[in-house]
Amino acid sequence: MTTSDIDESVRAELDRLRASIDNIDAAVVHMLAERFKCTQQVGHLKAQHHLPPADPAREARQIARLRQLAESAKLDPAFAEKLLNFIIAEVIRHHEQIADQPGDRPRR
Ligand SMILES: C=C(O[C@@H]1C=C(C(=O)O)C=C[C@H]1O)C(=O)O
Repeated sequence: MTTSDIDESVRAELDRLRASIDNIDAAVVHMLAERFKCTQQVGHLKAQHHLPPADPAREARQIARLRQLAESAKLDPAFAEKLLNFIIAEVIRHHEQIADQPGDRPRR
């Protein structure tokens, strides 16, 4: 049996749920795009002021906060931590690239 030959009511329920999943995925993409816009600006600020790309103390605070939020939202805190670490690793990669570019004029 495939999803194409299932009962009509099951098909309708599946379609309804998948439409919500598609909306949520779109929201996640838009939220991530906004987050990366902010982190790109942080990357330029850091490059201009000779600050290191990564800030482990800030990351530790974010992870502790996100784990608490995840628990109260009934989301696996370990998953929330993995997801944040995945995103932060990409941000740090961007910050390293920005720091390596000659574009940002150093400011005092
Ligand atoms: C965005 C920053 O740079 C890095 C990326 C972070 C993030 O994506 O949240 C957090 C800390 C830093 O390691 C920052 O320092 O705020």
